[in-house]
Amino acid sequence: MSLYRNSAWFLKGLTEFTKGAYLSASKNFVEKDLETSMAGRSFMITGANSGIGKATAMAIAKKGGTIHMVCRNKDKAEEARAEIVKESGNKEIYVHILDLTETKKVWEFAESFKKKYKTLNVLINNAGCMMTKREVNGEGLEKSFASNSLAVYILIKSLIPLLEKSPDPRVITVSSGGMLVQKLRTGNLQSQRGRYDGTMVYAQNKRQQVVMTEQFAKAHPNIHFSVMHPGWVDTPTIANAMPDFHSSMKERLRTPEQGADTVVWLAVSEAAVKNLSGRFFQDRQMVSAHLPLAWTHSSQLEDQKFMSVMEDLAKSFQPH
Ligand SMILES: NC(=O)c1ccc[n+]([C@@H]2O[C@H](COP(=O)([O-])OP(=O)(O)OC[C@H]3O[C@@H](n4cnc5c(N)ncnc54)[C@H](O)[C@@H]3O)[C@@H](O)[C@H]2O)c1
Repeated sequence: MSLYRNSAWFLKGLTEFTKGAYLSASKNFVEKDLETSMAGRSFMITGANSGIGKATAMAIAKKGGTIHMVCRNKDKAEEARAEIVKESGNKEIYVHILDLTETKKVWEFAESFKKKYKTLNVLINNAGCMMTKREVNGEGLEKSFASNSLAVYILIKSLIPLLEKSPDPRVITVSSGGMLVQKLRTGNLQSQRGRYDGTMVYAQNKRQQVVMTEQFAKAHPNIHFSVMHPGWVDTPTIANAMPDFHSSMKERLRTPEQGADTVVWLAVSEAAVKNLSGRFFQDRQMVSAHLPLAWTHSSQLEDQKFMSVMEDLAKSFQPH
């Protein structure tokens, strides 16, 4: 089955995730969807100093939105901020330093943000990492899970009250088509057992983001939730974590701006929120979050169990 899933995924990728596929899909884009001012709206973007996150921040800054860049490295964040301010002419760009693998700090950051700022219209969970070997954070949590899954859960959970009192609130999570090869797991979330395969752990975390989005959408109908795949994009994450894939596919990879297009569309357009909340998107289209015949659907019971494990784990690190 896993061989089937992997081959079906790669074939799908060659036809749908490349630069050529983006150019072909973009022929059906409605250009005026993005012709909208974001002045007076605020956006939190994790990993906004590089790749898709930076391209998203730049596009929204050009539309006048206030941007909260949540980044791990201060120098890289300030450098990207300066570039965004210079190119967009927008000075409402703020840097917040946070390492998403540090679970308690994620809580502390979100709770203090909520106290300091009166509104947040859009949360964009973009930051992501793929580990080559199993590493744990200072709290004993496996780092891929801590940053790709638990941090996303905590940011959403903590910021819901702020989002709910802001007009037209949205949460967008940048997942990956890689999740198509994984069925949701409710146990071994931190890969304590078995051989550690960083690519599959990443894919599992990205599947978890899809399920979290569906479940948060059900529980919070006042917020529009979406999760998306940017396609195969030429960014440092891909170059560092998958060097062979990167060098063999280099010519066919999307630019960061092309990868960011659907994130921006989900964040700013009126058309995006006409779609149901909690769904998976690719190239401005709501698409299935499962490959045909891949047996990756989880039951309602499994989804609820996963959310309750996340809830308990998140709570155990919540500041009092
Ligand atoms: N590039 C692709 O082909 C591709 C495909 C599918 C999904 N994605 C997803 O797109 C998102 C953006 O990645 P990208 O391709 O632009 O790569 P990138 O390397 O350019 O950006 C990743 C960003 O995440 C940040 N980040 C990583 N770990 C962090 C941590 N612990 N704390 C704070 N920030 C952290 C990095 O500093 C960087 O700013 C990721 O979620 C990635 O999984 C990318």
